[in-house]
Amino acid sequence: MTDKLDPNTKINVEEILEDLENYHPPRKGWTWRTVPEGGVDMAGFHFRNMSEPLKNSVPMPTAKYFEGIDPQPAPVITSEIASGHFEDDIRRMRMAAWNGADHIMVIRTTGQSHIDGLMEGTPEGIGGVPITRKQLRASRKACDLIEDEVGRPINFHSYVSGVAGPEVAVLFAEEGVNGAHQDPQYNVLYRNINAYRSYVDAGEAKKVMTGARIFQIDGAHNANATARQGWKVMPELMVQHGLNSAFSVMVGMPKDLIGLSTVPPSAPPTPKLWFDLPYAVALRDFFSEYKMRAQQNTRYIESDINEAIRLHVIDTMISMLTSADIQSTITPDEGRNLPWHYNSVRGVQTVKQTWAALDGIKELLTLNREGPLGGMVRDLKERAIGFLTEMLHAGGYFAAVEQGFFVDSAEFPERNHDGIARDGDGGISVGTVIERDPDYLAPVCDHFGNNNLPAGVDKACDLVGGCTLCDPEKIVYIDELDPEDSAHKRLERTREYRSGNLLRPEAEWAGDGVALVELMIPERAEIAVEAALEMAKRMGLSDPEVVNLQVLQPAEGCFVEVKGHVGFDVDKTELTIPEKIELLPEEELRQFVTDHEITVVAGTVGEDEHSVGMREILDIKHGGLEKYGVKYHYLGTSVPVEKMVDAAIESGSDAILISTVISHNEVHRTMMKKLAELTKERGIRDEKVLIAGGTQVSRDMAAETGLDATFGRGTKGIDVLDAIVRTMRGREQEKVG
Ligand SMILES: Cc1ncc(COP(=O)(O)O)c(/C=N\CC[C@H](N)C(=O)O)c1O
Repeated sequence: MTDKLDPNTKINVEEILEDLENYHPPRKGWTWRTVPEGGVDMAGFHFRNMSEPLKNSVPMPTAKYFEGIDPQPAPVITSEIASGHFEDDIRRMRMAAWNGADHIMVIRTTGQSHIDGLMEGTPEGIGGVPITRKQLRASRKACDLIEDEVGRPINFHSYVSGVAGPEVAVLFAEEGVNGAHQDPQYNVLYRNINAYRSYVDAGEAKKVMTGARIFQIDGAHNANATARQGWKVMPELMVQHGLNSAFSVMVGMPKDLIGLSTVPPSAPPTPKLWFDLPYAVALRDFFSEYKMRAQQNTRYIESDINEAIRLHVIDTMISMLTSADIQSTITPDEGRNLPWHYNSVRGVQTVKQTWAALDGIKELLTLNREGPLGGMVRDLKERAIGFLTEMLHAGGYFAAVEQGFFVDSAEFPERNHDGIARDGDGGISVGTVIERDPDYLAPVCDHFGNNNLPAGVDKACDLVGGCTLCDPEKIVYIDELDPEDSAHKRLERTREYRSGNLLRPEAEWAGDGVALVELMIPERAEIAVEAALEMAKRMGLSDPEVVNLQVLQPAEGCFVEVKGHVGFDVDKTELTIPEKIELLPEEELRQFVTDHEITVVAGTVGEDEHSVGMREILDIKHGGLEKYGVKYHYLGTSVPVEKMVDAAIESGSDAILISTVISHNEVHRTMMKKLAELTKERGIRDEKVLIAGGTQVSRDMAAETGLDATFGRGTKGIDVLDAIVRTMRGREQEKVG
């Protein structure tokens, strides 16, 4: 069994599933990031709201301009992951962790809240995965390997709400789950589970979670994801947070394990900040002793991924202007289909990029509580207190629930009387609460409520020689209930795509063949949809489905995204992979430059004014050729190719470097070919090294255009120097024979 992952090798899912009956988590409980007091310094930049960097990670694309740094925000970052196949999600967890997530939240399969007991095995899920002991062990075992690889603990998270809350809590405590949603209000309001049963269960569940130091997230966010006008329920949200937090403390849960799940309740085109900021401030004023789990808005995610990402940038900014102990991301495709691998990663990247951009914002900006903000904050607090007071007058919580106090679409004290009312004598599992006898005794630890332990007994389970919370060897492990509906069966079907030679595009599940095509159709929407579907079919995509349509102008056209499945496999053994260019050692390059006193002429050719790329290749401050002793004559931009050749002859330069960024009508190819032909005509082709670069240029264009080397995005000075030296050295060796 691999005890360490190799960053350049795919995780072996089959191996993860081996020997699970003997797997036990190396630790239990929630882990926060390590945030150095004096901030974090990277590549000469000082960060104020960052945690320790990772051992292995995928930096943002722009990191290449800043020595590849990948600063890690101070708060824990969540990635919600669940496709129905946890075995496929393990790879997505690794991708999310490499991009900065250390809180992996696994959505349950639809309806598990209503299953009054534990599920076993690894059946396929719908919209999430069935949470089972085997699934938890495999996932936590994978997280052990991934956290070791990235160099930061990973919190694995799922949900305790539902009619089997206590049983699930024990399961999570036994299996080392690190975080869980637990809020009886969720049962009552959204799953119509009997209110009294829900609170008794919640007491037990919270007690067990506390024993295993499982971090708790409440369910208040559901109100603003459910209410028709999410921003109207802000007073109620604070009451819901208060109810779950106070009840949790009453049960004995320490406040550092109690997380408020808060979502900025509005979205553009409303003036978002005027709702979300006062709410965020009021909430943190009221609940300063608890942890804030800030989440990005799920209520207003449509099918436009870019719109969702922009919304989430603002949500993240609100966290930075106030506070977040956990910053949970939402995949930007939540509004159109099950989250896809790369969209889970995009959610994490949004937080990472925003956090770096706005790092230290509270040292530069202060919230002006003297202005309208102060009044709005106070108003929200007053409304929340009014809501709570009215609840008391109505006869308390359970009476208020029966009267439909909650998720009413008006902003309290206004009422539309369209709240979710739940009958205390109704709902799932009604009448199942049984009062304990006065002499009740249960020999299990972390047990809520009246439990008559005999005097002198330290741990309840001492009476029976240990319990599963204290002694993992006592846990009964059930492997599969239905071997036909199991991860093993699914893995057999996808083995070729995971560890074989066949490749298909993938979005959600291994080998799913899902591809996304982006089209601009110059027609009105009704026509654009059908045209896009027809085009996708002709491209060979089966089951094409429009997942997003954006009208650019009602008559002129639409942007359309079509999802479909490819029906073919690519055999990677049949691909020609260009060999990786190993650069000559830097000292060898420097010595060659000195010995040959290398000089080049350089410029951007044609009608092209792009200068930045060439300057980066030349100038010392960007690690350009100058850094290695090369002298250059820079001719500027929009230089005729003839002038480049003349300059090379007059200056006796060794090389001609041209930049050609514009590629309309293949003009970059035209320029490159012209340079080769002109040097031949002037009889100097074999005396000069000819090199071209540009954003649409690639290495394999050299042969096609007759140049010695061609380079694309991300090229550095040393890459160009390596090509110059190799070419000149090659010619010398030819002369020697
Ligand atoms: C308090 C609580 N318990 C259970 C569940 C889920 O449990 P079932 O779906 O099995 O009912 C939820 C759901 N929302 C959490 C996802 C959200 N995107 C989040 O990040 O918080 C919940 O809020």
